[in-house]
Amino acid sequence: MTNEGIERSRLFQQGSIEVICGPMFSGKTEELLRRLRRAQIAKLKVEIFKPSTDTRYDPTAVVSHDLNSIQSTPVETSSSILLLGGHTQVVGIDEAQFFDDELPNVCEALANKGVRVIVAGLDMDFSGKPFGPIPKLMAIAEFITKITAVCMACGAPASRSYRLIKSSETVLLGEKESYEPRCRICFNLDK
Ligand SMILES: Nc1ncnc2c1ncn2[C@@H]1O[C@H](COP(=O)(O)OP(=O)(O)O)[C@@H](O)[C@H]1O
Ligand SMILES: Cc1cn([C@H]2C[C@H](O)[C@@H](COP(=O)(O)O)O2)c(=O)[nH]c1=O
Ligand SMILES: [Zn+2]
Repeated sequence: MTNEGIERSRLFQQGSIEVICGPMFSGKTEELLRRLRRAQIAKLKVEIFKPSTDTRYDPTAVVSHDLNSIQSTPVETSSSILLLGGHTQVVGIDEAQFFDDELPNVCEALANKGVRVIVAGLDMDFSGKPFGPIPKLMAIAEFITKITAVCMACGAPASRSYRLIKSSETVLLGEKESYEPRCRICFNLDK
């Protein structure tokens, strides 16, 4: 086999972790769906997971704000992902910020077994603080895609999710009635 051939076969056997992060409405789910659909077109075995607590659009499907969707398995804990995703080639995880602290270890174990793991989630909560297991996942990922939405106050690229209703709970499911993406300046103005 040529050197290039060896490189290519290593690339396809090797597991990896990809993180897609950013604020609400930045297109994380759309990007996750795009990558997973390409893997399905390539006839790879794909399993998709989301936290069972995220029932916003559908109890089982992963659904984007533009209502594109893909079937998934809702799970309560990250250990179920290791159990159910260990015999597949590609694992997709949406709303990863809601999972427990074991998620980075689960993703690492899957990637070490040769699985391509693609994780999408909020990097920051409504107060601008790192959200759940995402920061640790970003540290161990091979590839990070940090994307922006459009700031609803000024039109600039938005990196943060501004909460429109009064609540100090970290977890509060919602859509446009409860959150809007904002740039750093507009986020800080009304803090
Ligand atoms: N302020 C906004 N900025 C960017 N996209 C927005 C905004 N409001 C609504 N959208 C829509 O949301 C879509 C992204 O949805 P989705 O992939 O579900 O985002 P995320 O998973 O990051 O919340 C965009 O393609 C766009 O049509
Ligand atoms: C900022 C923030 C968000 N949430 C919730 C709101 C939504 O239900 C999801 C994020 O969904 P998206 O696919 O990224 O649009 O998270 C929360 O519970 N706490 C927060 O601080
Ligand atoms: Zn702004």
